[in-house]
Amino acid sequence: MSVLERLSATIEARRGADPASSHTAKLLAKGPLKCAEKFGEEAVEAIVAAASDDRDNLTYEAADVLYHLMVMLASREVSLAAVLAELERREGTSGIAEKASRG
Ligand SMILES: N=c1c2ncn([C@@H]3O[C@H](COP(=O)(O)OP(=O)(O)OP(=O)(O)O)[C@@H](O)[C@H]3O)c2ncn1[C@@H]1O[C@H](COP(=O)(O)O)[C@@H](O)[C@H]1O
Repeated sequence: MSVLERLSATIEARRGADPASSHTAKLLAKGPLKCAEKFGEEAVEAIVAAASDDRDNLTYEAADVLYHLMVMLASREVSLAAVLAELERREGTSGIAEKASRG
């Protein structure tokens, strides 16, 4: 099992847990809009790290982005498996070709 799959299982297990002892439970209890807002904040921090060419900070912020993406997905009951299946479906299709097919 990959670290993302373990994290996904941990996030699911935190659903309904005590918000005082779990950051995930606290976010999920606040609802999908708060989860989306936190994801946006973390994404902006990763953008700043990338723009300033700070690779260590970008690595750290990217981990925050992945965690908060997973919490946002959980808040809307979208599984990691569904996202991975969509990526698998795209495997082998060039982004250039895909864009051209949309006209
Ligand atoms: N990967 C993470 C992870 N990355 C970042 N964070 C937390 O995300 C928070 C982001 O900090 P912020 O100050 O932006 O957020 P905040 O404290 O809610 O501040 P406000 O927005 O409310 O002002 C910090 O508390 C980080 O510790 C994470 N919290 C949990 N995980 C994973 O989730 C698992 C379960 O965690 P809990 O749900 O807390 O048990 C952990 O074992 C980890 O594997």
